Amino acid sequence: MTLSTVICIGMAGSGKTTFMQRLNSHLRSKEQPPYVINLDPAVLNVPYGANIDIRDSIKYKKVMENYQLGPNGAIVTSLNLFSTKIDQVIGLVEKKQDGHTHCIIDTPGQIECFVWSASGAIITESFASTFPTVIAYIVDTPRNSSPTTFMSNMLYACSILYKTKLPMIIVFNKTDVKKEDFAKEWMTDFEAFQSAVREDQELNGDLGMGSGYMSSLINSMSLMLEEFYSQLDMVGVSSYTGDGFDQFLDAVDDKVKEYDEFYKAERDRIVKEKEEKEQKRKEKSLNGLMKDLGLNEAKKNDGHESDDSIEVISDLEEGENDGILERDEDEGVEREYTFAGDERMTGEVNEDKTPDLQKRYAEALAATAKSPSSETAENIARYIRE
Ligand SMILES: Nc1nc2c(ncn2[C@@H]2O[C@H](COP(=O)(O)OP(=O)(O)OP(=O)(O)O)[C@@H](O)[C@H]2O)c(=O)[nH]1
Repeated sequence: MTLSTVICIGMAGSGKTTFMQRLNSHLRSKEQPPYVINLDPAVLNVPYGANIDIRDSIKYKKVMENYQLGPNGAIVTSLNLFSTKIDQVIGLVEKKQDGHTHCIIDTPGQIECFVWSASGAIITESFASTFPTVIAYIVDTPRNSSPTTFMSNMLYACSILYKTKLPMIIVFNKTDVKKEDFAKEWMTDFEAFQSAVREDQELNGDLGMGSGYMSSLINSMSLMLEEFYSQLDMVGVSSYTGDGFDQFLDAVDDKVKEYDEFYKAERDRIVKEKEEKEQKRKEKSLNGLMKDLGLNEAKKNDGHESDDSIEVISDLEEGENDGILERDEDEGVEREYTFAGDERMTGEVNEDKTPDLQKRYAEALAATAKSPSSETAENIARYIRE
């Protein structure tokens, strides 16, 4: 049986840790002990036995002191440090996968530190490309009984779905305090949600919510959310009493099937598309540089084939749209790939090709001596000489 990964994400205080604890004991009672990972560096006590705990390798307080950071910055930095070791973590889980059906992962309460950081994306991507992976989005049910709070929370969940592109289960926690029926109704019946919004406005006074702008915003957002809800599974659980955990595991099984049928193919397609785009981008920036320097002409004249080491220079001198920073933010997972072949990173200089490259630049320089781009060309030539 293949191991599937469940990543627990949710607002601070929604009950992720308590949910993890209950899920762990529930699976153990079924003799399916999960592989447990804690990714919250700031948590004081982990009430379940974690197989891998970020706190063992990264001391959150030390990160704060050493890097002079505030609490959230330290969480992000701790995750960054941890993500550099993600290959080893995945290797460990892979080794243990025969003895476990589920790998469950707890994330920091500061949801944005995980979801919107490059390291969070690297960690999620690494698991998702190795195992079928499902997001469990934990919702504090009693705190979401107001329709506007509920909608804000669902919009957040929606943004996570579109960011991670992974199957998601909305877990309404704390159902021992408030049943999740109202939320299920709002998610399936647009009219019911509309009337809840109206009632809420009447009850809490206008406060600007009833203004034309706000009502039309809420209306259009809830229509948009209908599409989002159709892609989700939802379950109500109580991490205190253990209610609903069998249904949750059924939902995980369904989502794993969905992952295999749909998400996996979609992910593979996206990865392929990114690689093709990256290749095209490199070609384009290389061509741009060659054109700048008149290298196309020079190349035609001496009849040489393209030279790989030019890419080193193109990485250095590219335009804003191709900057390293942008790739780091958006496609952090591909950083290794981006730098592959960069001799400044690998230290492997291709001796055979360098003189040829210098010759071509020298020719190009001569050809463009009086052109406006000659200054750039000189700078590049100086770089090569150095
Ligand atoms: N009544 C009730 N309370 C719960 C349930 N699950 C969690 N709680 C309570 O909710 C509070 C927050 O729970 P945690 O598990 O610490 O929540 P968390 O999301 O891990 O918190 P952070 O990691 O700090 O964001 C605690 O006081 C829990 O006792 C539940 O199912 N029912």
